[in-house]
Amino acid sequence: MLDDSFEVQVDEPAGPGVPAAGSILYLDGVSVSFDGFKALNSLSLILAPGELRTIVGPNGAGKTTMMDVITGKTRPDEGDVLFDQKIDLTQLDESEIANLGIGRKFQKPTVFEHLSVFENLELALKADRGTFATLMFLLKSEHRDRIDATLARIGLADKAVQRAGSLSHGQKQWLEIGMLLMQDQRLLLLDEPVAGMTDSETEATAQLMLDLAKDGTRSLVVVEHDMEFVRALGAKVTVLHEGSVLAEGSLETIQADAKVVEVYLGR
Ligand SMILES: Nc1ncnc2c1ncn2[C@@H]1O[C@H](COP(=O)(O)OP(=O)(O)OP(=O)(O)O)[C@@H](O)[C@H]1O
Repeated sequence: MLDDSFEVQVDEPAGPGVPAAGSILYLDGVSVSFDGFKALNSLSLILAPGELRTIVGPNGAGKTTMMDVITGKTRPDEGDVLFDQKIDLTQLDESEIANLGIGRKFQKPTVFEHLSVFENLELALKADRGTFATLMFLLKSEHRDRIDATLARIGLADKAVQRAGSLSHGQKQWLEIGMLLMQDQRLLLLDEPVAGMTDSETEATAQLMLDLAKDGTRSLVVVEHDMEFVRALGAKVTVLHEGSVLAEGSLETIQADAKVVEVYLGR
């Protein structure tokens, strides 16, 4: 069954500097070269507000470089990168982009191992504020409620007082996603969230992604190699190859695409 996100209609790129109506993320003609090698080659991609999108592609296709461009880690040589239709991300640095509400999760979990699960989420909530506000921060009941709601959402309600370092790999990944949720991100970029997870953790992560997408308040971009997980998400899939979009559509559509089959079998 296809996800509701398929119903979202967003205009195609209308040309350089003309963002699609209603897009949360708009990439058009984005190129990045490393010593003459084009890691991204005129990449165009549009994401609707509230959309869940899966990105797949063989090693070296440009998935990480695309995330680096969106988060300001890498500057494109050319092309448009717009957030919320009008904010030019190529003019901002990484912290300014993070402050806009664009959160990124790398493949390996990075939680504060010596702190409890609850304290990790508390810290993420504080990190959203200025230094003075952080010093003055008191754990008000509304904050506690938010942390509790996030704990329930990421399936760690019964692990609140447990040291984060003692969690399983999958639970650490969920905690880190919870930390992003504490910061009210509008766009979440997740790099291979189920790598190294057990089958049941992978299934639970798919449910978590679908639950997060259901809100309609944030968009999610999930880079993933695990096709069972991609299938479970039921979202629109973008296939990257040699730095540009090779195909886009439902998993069934792209798996039936001769170009996609050739790229994967030719690896
Ligand atoms: N800093 C860099 N300097 C030189 N080449 C780079 C750099 N970063 C990426 N590349 C090259 O750009 C291409 C795209 O890399 P990228 O990491 O974006 O691909 P990917 O799709 O994320 O691959 P994977 O699935 O292996 O993570 C690769 O050929 C890579 O070697």
